[in-house]
Amino acid sequence: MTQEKQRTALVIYHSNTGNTATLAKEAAATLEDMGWAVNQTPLEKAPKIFPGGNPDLLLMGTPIHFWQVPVPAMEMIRKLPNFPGAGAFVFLTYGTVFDGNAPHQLAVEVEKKGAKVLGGASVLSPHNFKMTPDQRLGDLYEDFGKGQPDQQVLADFRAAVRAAASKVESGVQDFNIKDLRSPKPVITFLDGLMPVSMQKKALPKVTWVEESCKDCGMCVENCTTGSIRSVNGKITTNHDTCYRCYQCLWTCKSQARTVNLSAMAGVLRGLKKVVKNPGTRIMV
Ligand SMILES: Cc1cc2nc3c(=O)[nH]c(=O)nc-3n(C[C@H](O)[C@H](O)[C@H](O)COP(=O)(O)O)c2cc1C
Repeated sequence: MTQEKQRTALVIYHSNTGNTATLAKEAAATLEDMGWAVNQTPLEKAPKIFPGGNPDLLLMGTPIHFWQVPVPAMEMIRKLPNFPGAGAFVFLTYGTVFDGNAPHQLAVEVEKKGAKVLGGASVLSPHNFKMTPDQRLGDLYEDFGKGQPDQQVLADFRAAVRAAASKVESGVQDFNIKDLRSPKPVITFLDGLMPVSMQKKALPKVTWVEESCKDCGMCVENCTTGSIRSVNGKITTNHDTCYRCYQCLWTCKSQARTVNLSAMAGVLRGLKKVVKNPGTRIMV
């Protein structure tokens, strides 16, 4: 009797505050339970070449920032090697505003790499901004964090990963990424109008509050794009290369990194009134 070759999966994820990383772990555990060999890597540490060649299934996860796949994640995905012939599953987490067209946007990027998307999930997740004490960014999201993803959502998510893996095992490729589009056609339309290069320019710039700064270097160390520098105790930010991931806002413990979100707050408040949050969407 010939023994079946062990299937391989690669889980690549981007996560600032842990929600997407939690789902990445769930996905990996689900596949290991199925007897698959699984590798996991944060997107920023993903190698340029994956030893052992293409996985049978690529799982790509990101948060949703301003109803889009975050710009730094998009840029990093574009620098990954291609995955011709691999099956793929996309997963995203978002708070209580809405998920826009991000699942479809991520699926398009993954298919540009030569993988065939077999399903996806857009998972409503706890908001876990760590902004204190005089809330700024987090003020907007006072009703984030309702205990999601709950056990039922996690069970649905695991079932979706299993379904995608079973498709690989049986050679079924019946999924159309159009199913990942926003349930609101107008969102899909508007989304297509703004290229990634313009998205970051539309987002507010981070500023430096000199009198609060302890020059601890955390913002410089944690900047995902190397845009922050400390020169003679003065912190400078290159706004051309800054991707507005706002990671420095969390890592700064002395409130010396701030962002004026008043314009964005208005947009978000308006959006929450007119766009119904679609909740967790799982498509396989
Ligand atoms: C800069 C930024 C923008 C965000 N924009 C949205 C949004 O447009 N819609 C939404 O529902 N949640 C939004 N969120 C909430 C995140 O999508 C949510 O907390 C996500 O689960 C974070 O994933 P992570 O913990 O893996 O980083 C935003 C969060 C941040 C930090």
